[in-house]
Amino acid sequence: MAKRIDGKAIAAQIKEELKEQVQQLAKDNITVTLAVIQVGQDPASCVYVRNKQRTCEELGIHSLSYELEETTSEEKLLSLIQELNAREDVDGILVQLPLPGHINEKDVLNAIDPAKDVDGFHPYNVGALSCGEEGFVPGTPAGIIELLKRSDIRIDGKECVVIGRSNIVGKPIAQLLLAENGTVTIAHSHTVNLKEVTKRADILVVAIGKRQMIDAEYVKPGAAVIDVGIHRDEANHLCGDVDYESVFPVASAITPVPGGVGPMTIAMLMKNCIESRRRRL
Ligand SMILES: Nc1nc(=O)c2c([nH]1)NC[C@@H]1CN(c3ccc(C(=O)N[C@@H](CCC(=O)O)C(=O)O)cc3)C=[N+]21
Repeated sequence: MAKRIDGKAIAAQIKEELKEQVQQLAKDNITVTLAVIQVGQDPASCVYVRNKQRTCEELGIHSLSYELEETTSEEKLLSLIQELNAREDVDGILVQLPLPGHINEKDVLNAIDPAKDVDGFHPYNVGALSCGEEGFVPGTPAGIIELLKRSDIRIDGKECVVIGRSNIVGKPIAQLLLAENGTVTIAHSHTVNLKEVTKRADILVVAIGKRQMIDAEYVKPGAAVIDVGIHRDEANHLCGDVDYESVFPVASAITPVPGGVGPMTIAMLMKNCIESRRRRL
């Protein structure tokens, strides 16, 4: 039987720690500010953005919210980013993804000052991660490492298999596991005999974007399984890329959806905002 990794509780603990840090900075009249830009009204994005703003409030981080119309030009968005780059009081700039089709995502992410790129999506920060330089690590992969550490799951020397190769999760989590001395394999949609590969894993990170695809047949008994997916099932309930009921009896530890990786993503984003302020003091 697996241990259920309570991401919500671990995130709450981290947020308590961060709240204290914000209060400590406030004693020296130092404030932390996150600017969140949303283009359009994608319902999922609205939920996430509200969640981020609520967490900022909880921790005493100032949040600036820019809700731009769906039809906003790329030029307009870029000029807002330039303005926020130049503002001394802004520590973090987050452009909620996905962006509408007429806007080039890459150009937008490249325009954010890497020192304020608390999402860690700018090529500078991507490079910094791969060569161990100081930068910003994206919230989801950073949150996964924190979950493993705080659950006493050792990474050093372990067989780690990541399913998914996105810039946001798959590639950066592979880098982080490698930095922790894991033996890392990245599997993806072209992988032949996926089950054979995933069955090797002591730590299996699932970020494929397919609802409940990974069942017990993909999992070695005793593995730790981290589910990064977020979907809705037939009953409109949130669920992940992992079939939780099927995997729970064979794994040694497993993250639920909701209440697993998701809350950690936001906690680590907040951590990056505070870190940004500190570095720029
Ligand atoms: N620039 C940018 N940065 C992001 O970090 C970013 C983004 N764009 N676009 C969308 C994805 C998705 N994402 C999530 C954050 C929190 C939860 C989360 O808190 N999930 C809760 C449930 C929330 C709910 O009720 O829907 C949970 O799993 O327990 C999920 C997903 C951040 N993203």
